[in-house]
Amino acid sequence: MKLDEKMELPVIVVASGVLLPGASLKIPIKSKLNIRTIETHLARGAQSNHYVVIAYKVSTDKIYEIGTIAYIDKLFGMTFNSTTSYSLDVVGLYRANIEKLSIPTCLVTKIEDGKEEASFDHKTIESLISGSKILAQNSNSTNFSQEIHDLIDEHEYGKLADLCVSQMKNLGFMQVLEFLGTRDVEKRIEMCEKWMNSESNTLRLKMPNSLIPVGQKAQNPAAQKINKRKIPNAKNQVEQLEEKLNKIEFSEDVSDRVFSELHRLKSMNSQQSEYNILMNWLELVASLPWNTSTVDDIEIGKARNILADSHEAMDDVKQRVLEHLAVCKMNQSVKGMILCFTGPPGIGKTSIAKAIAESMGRKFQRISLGGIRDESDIRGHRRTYVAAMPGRIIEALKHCKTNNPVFLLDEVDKLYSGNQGSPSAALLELLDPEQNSTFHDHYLNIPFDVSKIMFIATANDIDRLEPALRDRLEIIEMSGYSLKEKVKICENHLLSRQLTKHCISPDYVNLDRKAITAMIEEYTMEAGVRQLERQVGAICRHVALRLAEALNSDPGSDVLPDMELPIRISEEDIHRILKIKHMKRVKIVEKMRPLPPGVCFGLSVTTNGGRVMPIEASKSKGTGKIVTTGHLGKVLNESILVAKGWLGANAERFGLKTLEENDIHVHLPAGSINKDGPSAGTGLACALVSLAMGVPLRSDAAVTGEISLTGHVLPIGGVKEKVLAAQREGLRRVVLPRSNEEDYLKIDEDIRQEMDIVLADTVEEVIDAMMEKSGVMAKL
Ligand SMILES: Nc1ncnc2c1ncn2[C@@H]1O[C@H](COP(=O)(O)OP(=O)(O)OP(=O)(O)O)[C@@H](O)[C@H]1O
Repeated sequence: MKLDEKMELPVIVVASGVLLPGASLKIPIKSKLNIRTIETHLARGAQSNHYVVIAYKVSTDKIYEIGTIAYIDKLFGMTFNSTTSYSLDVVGLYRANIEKLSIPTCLVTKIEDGKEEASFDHKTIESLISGSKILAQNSNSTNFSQEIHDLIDEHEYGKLADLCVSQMKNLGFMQVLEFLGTRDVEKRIEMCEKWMNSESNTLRLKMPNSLIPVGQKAQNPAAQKINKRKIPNAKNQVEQLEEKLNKIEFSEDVSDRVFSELHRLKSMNSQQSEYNILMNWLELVASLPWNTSTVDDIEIGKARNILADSHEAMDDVKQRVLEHLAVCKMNQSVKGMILCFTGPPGIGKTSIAKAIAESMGRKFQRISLGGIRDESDIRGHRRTYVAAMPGRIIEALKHCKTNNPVFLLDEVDKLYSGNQGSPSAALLELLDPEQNSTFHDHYLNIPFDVSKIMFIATANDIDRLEPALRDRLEIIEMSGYSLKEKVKICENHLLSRQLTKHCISPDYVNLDRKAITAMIEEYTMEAGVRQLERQVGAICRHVALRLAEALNSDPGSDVLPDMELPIRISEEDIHRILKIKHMKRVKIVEKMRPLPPGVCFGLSVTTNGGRVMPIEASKSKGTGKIVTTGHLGKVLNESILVAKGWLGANAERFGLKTLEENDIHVHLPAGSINKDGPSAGTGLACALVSLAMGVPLRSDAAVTGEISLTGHVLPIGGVKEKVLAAQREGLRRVVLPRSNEEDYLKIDEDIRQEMDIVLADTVEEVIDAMMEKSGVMAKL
């Protein structure tokens, strides 16, 4: 249909909201009259019409004489309970003089704007242009700002004024109606320019209405500044976002998803609740490192130096790491190679992973998984949830800004399955080289390639890992440090680190070796060095206090008065300083010496490293009953029966009394701690034989190994940890199963030389080794 000068068109009457030419308006159709117009003239089935007149109701019985001829963009109809409601999207075209109103139609004459530009005041136009540019900047629709710029370029100032006024949210209905009704273009431009320049308008152009504090409108420029800072300019935000997204090279399907969502965002009103959700999602997408990676710089010599400089001892671990790096270098990929460091706390699992990242030239990111029981912690929540968030993997990627960092999955053994799914199942997908090029986070909901990430896991107790997860990992066991190694670590690493932390020059302190040894032996009880580092920290604080006190006595001086430097910390000082703050370690071995018959030192391993575990057995007249105490598990209880069974079967051979006429009580101290496992078998057999013979065992020896009923000694785990624990406690001899010879050979040479390690095949050999008197022992 063509528009003539004079015509009859369907009419929609509104009482709020004015449609200016060039602007668009959404009109909910509520009144009966309007519904009738829609149903008779506009709705499907009715005579199809593309144009409509918007007439404005100024009082109960008066319609404004100027209306707007509009193009119908969309007509929505929704039927509910057999009544249909409508909503109309219209775009303003012309002002119209309403000649005759006969609802549902009216007779109108189109009002054309006269020739523009020539006669306009230059200053007014300039001001209109600058005002409209601000408006364009503040708008969140790129179409709108494009239109503004087009109208400026085409010198269509009348239309420009119409478009600008349509965006001024603070103007009243009558004000805009007056503007619509002003036929003179120049006058309209002046009106628009005046409104734009009024202070309150400028403010409103720059920020949403709700943010202007009541009674403070535009009076306080500082407040304006703060408000401006608080609320990012919505238009800029969307534009910046688009700019960022345009720079990213997405795969084709991801690109389709992302840009269709961006398109949706642009068409949304910023007040809509979904707007922020979509905005946050797009911002996350834009901030992820889709195409950013660091270049690997693996040089084996350099890597060896970095590992040597940052870590004392652990030569076999360093060797494994170097081998791994060599494979990465040859392959030019880390796909499918997932290291897992296991061992007691504080032995450098985290720090060696950091050193690996450094030697590869990759970024390092630690993801702590301890205590996670919700799958969505790893894979995020679906966007439909309130306060939905991405999972830790995507968050960490966002943080480190490259797509090939080294990720440390810390404490993978402390993942739990709960009602909210299994986090280790989510990890399986992440670590599967076949699947992880399209890792799916529920929040992100588009695939992200995580195959370039180098994953390193850590665990204290490998037995607690889910078998499927364990299968994906290349396990590198790390065991505790010997005394010598700890002294070296302290001298070369911990001390300097703590001094730097406490801002003390290394020239001011001299911590002698005996002092370090005392600190390790008497104030720590660990396989790693974390407690030791804490004690060194306590010494540094003591030194800092002394230095600060000395400086206080003469604040002007830059030389410390009355103080001999460096401050020497001797073994006595260690006891003086640490005794006050820290409980001295109870040496259980010393306490129990000399051993009475029926007591034996066993060895066990916990997640904190190895431990000497005394086994006590006593007898009383009875019928051969066995009582056990000390929180013993089923396997340990069975070991007692096996040991007693073996003794009963072999007593005659040894010329011993059996314990059949006695009741036996077996107790393992530290009664509140659960104990289990078969490795105490040899210890229990020794304790029972010693009890039956009434002969004490060596009090400088400990034993570990499983026994069979026929007297064979079977292999056990944690050999190095157990030997180190015995060494820490000052024991000299350790009796091990011969089948553990390979593990024994892996123990450092100097420990093997320091300790007297006996390998035994049978229970008799074990008992011989545990009872044989050494020269030193004869005195005990
Ligand atoms: N061989 C070593 N040489 C130098 N420093 C070490 C060595 N081993 C551990 N450390 C230091 O001991 C501290 C604790 O190490 P780290 O945090 O890596 O332990 P961890 O094995 O990861 O412990 P957890 O299992 O509790 O996480 C760190 O400051 C680390 O640098």
